[in-house]
Amino acid sequence: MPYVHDTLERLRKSSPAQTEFYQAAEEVLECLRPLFLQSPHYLDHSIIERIVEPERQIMFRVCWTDDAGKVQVNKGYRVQFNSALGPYKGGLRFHPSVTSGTIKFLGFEQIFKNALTGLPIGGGKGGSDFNPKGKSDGEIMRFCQSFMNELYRHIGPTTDVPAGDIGVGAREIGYMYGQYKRLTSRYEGVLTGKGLNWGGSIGRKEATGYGAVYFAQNMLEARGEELEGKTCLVSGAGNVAIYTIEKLYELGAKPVTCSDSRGTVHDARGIDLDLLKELKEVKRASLEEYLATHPEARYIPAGDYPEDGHAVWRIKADAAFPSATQNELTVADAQALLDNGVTCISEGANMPSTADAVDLFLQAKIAYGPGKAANAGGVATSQLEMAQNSSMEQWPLEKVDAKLKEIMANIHKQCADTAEEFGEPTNLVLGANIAGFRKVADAMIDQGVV
Ligand SMILES: NC(=O)C1=CN([C@@H]2O[C@H](COP(=O)(O)OP(=O)(O)OC[C@H]3O[C@@H](n4cnc5c(N)ncnc54)[C@H](OP(=O)(O)O)[C@@H]3O)[C@@H](O)[C@H]2O)C=CC1
Ligand SMILES: O=C(O)CCC(=O)C(=O)O
Repeated sequence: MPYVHDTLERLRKSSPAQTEFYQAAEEVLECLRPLFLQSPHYLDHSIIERIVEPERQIMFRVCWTDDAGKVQVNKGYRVQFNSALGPYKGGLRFHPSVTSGTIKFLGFEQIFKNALTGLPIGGGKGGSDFNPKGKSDGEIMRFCQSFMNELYRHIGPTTDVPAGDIGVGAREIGYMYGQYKRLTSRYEGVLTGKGLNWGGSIGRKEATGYGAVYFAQNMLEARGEELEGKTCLVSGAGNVAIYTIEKLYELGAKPVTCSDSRGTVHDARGIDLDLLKELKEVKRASLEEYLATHPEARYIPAGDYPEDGHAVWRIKADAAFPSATQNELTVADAQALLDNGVTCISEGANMPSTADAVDLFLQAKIAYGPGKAANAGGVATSQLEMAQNSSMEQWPLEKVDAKLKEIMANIHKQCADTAEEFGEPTNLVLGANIAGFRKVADAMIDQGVV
């Protein structure tokens, strides 16, 4: 079928230099080959051509004044990718590496991830090349207010509901929500990840990390194994990594690493979670400070490993939870993980493994949960926040956590059943992409050519 090659060629010509987006698109398109042999009507409806093209892309200038009184300028983005299943839903990323291609790849992944949750949410993503690191609270607030001065006219509780991602947590959501309210005079569920006393859902902060661990548990149980007692590698030291570590401890596993952009901590006795929270959630400090309290732990600065490798993936363990950023796990890292005995990988981050690394995991037939399935607990709980906002309720933790667990188990089942249906029972990448795509494509056909 020439459609994969033709579609990618067209994308490269019409949207140049969006390498991460081509990577995400290629994986999905390759996985759909057996589906199109079984159900060619998707091709007749030109679903491929339509699904790789965002419904709307908004790009805007964000001007703000720094503490020295100088005017700074950043780029702002919102990609409203696909609304076949519901209002656009997906986070905002503030990081200096953000380009339109980054946001497009994240928005594209979000379409299929959101479909897998079984909840009525479409796919979108946004962000800015603004770097929150080293900025004062006042600077962050002024940036967020300026960002919302443009974004507010494009979003709404039934049209597009942004949330957090890298560099956007409760503080930034708070400043953006305040500005939305000031501009519109409306107190409504237009953002998720809000503070618990002003419309947030209990359990949303923890949901992505907890969900990735539940997904690992589901994969292991399907193979007659358990998570308890396993030594685990976690990358990242942000929202997803911290609550992955928390849930691993709760389920009797031992997380021994975490990392940030400057280096990796390896604490063979298990990561000190309270200290990690203090360093990252309160002090916003470098992980290097971990050693001041734990001199027996090892700190490996970033760059102390060869070009094609990352220290965090070179440690002996049973399971791995990539939870930092895209393409943080190379093919050399994948080989090192397999050589070191890792048999379970659950991706908390979006597309953290390079395409070659994914191929290696699939060939090895280990339990490999791709990000669009394994980290869907965050967006699913965001939808639970939307449901609570629209009914003006707040649910207790037990209810949210029970729903999260059930949603993750359902996602795993859909991926595994679909993989089985297409003759590759251990390939959850195939299962996730076909199962997610089918739901969106069927809805698009029902809704006509729009
Ligand atoms: N938050 C959520 O609910 C969800 C997040 N995700 C995905 O999970 C991943 C982590 O997000 P989240 O925890 O929210 O973000 P945070 O900003 O809270 O944390 C990100 C962590 O990753 C590290 N990191 C980021 N970029 C790089 C880089 N280029 N190189 C090395 N380390 C890096 C950061 O280090 P440093 O502090 O030094 O920058 C930090 O420790 C992302 O891929 C995100 O898209 C997926 C689903 C939902
Ligand atoms: O909670 C959300 O709406 C989005 C979370 C997110 O950005 C993601 O799933 O990658």
